[in-house]
Amino acid sequence: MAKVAGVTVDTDHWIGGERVGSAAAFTDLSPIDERPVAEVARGGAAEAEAAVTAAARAFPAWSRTSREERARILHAIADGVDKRLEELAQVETADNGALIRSHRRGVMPRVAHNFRFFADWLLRLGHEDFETRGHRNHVSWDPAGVCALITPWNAPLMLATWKVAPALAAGNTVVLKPAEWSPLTASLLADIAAEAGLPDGVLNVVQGYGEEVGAPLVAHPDVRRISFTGSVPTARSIAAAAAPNLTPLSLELGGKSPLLVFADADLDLAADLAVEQYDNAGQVCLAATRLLVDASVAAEFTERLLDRVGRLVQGDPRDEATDIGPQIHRRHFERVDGFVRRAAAAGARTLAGGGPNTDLGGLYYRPTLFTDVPEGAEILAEEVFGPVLTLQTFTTEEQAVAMANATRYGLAATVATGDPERAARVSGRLVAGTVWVNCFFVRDLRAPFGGSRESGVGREGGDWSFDFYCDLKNTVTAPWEK
Ligand SMILES: NC(=O)c1ccc[n+]([C@@H]2O[C@H](COP(=O)([O-])OP(=O)(O)OC[C@H]3O[C@@H](n4cnc5c(N)ncnc54)[C@H](O)[C@@H]3O)[C@@H](O)[C@H]2O)c1
Ligand SMILES: O=C/C=C/C=C(\O)C(=O)O
Repeated sequence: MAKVAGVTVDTDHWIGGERVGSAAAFTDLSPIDERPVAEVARGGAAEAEAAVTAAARAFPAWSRTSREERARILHAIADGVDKRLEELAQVETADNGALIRSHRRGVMPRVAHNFRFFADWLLRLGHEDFETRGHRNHVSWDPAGVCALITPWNAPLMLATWKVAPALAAGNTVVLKPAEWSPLTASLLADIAAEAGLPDGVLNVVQGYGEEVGAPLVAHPDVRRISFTGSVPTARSIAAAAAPNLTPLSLELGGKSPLLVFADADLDLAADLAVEQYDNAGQVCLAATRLLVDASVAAEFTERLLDRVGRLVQGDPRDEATDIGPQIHRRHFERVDGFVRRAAAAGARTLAGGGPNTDLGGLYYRPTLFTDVPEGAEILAEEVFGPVLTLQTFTTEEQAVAMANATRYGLAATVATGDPERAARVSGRLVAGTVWVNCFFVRDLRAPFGGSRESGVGREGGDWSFDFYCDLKNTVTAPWEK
């Protein structure tokens, strides 16, 4: 048990409807001041085994529960999230250092929405039957079995429930493994789900390090789906672990997304979109970290962007006025700083930031903007996952598209232009799972979401979530004798 921001959080695993401890523990630190917030159960192979066993046992009954009953329970979970919204917001801010104001007004309402959306989508899920020479084809979405869901720390509960909700709606049982840098709200979710009447063993939460409890979980032969959000190197290990069992995978990975600013764009809007890329202190997979700007408007755009960057308030994420909080962890902070130092050493020119915010101490990193980056520099290719943007210029649309696509990633792209025809032409040629035109991070859960190239495998959202979390079946029935 831990008391975090005044909220009691159980720091054990949640397996088969019971709290289960481990002999070992790990210390969870708050990014706000790097002080311990909780000692958390440190699971391994035994806990992964116990959780998969509990989930496998709960599967037959849950998979046969009616759609209406599953939807009712998911709605009850959403209500529980709403009821505890402020507590969830406070605990998540203490745990991962993201802004309390985002948690209150964006993230936690979205957590509740994840449950409501997939509950309602389940009730509408269907397919028109079709006929083959008088034979009726009927497609059904059968529950697949035990799902292992592995999630990162940058938006812990939002990204966990984006998987948990459709997996449960589909009639599966779940073992959730949250990131070890932000383990707490997943535990609160287990409490909320139990209070909402979710049967024991349908949702299990195991805590611990990825290599210790995550690895045996994804290698388990009784796991029928793995959905992972995180980094590319971890995705490779998970895919390798899944291979012997041929476990179907969904992978939502990193990015190095572009923001293209054309000369015909509203430059104030473009600068607003650019400064948004520092949200969550840059720890956003979708962030458009490569600003690609038409050379003819680059000076004016840069001036407007720097004006906005200069007005960002960096500080304690518990303060409603703060725009940029800390990096998640000392190790991550050092990694971000390493990228910045090497970019400067390679000859990139620093237009803003360029180092830690030493006034605040700890893990606060200044919003950083580089320009004149030498071709081939690491900072143009690798995902930093911090408040670091680069600005490059182009002279033709052709060149802009080529630069945008010159990456191993393909998660998202943002286009700022005043010309609808250009918008259609350019977005058609971009390699990305999501393209935003004159907007950013407008999300509709009906839409497919995921990445191309190294940004991922598969898509989730709406029907695509159910296609992934179900075993689709086609039943062909011959005409009945009259
Ligand atoms: N595309 C998206 O939707 C999306 C969303 C958010 C974050 N991300 C990406 O996530 C990354 C940042 O998150 P992170 O640092 O937590 O990623 P990470 O890959 O280090 O860890 C993610 C999760 O995987 C677990 N894990 C680690 N090794 C494992 C193993 N061998 N087997 C099973 N599980 C293991 C970790 O414990 C954690 O829970 C960035 O690359 C970011 O772009 C992507
Ligand atoms: O940092 C990554 C944010 C990902 C967002 C989603 O997965 C979503 O909006 O569903």
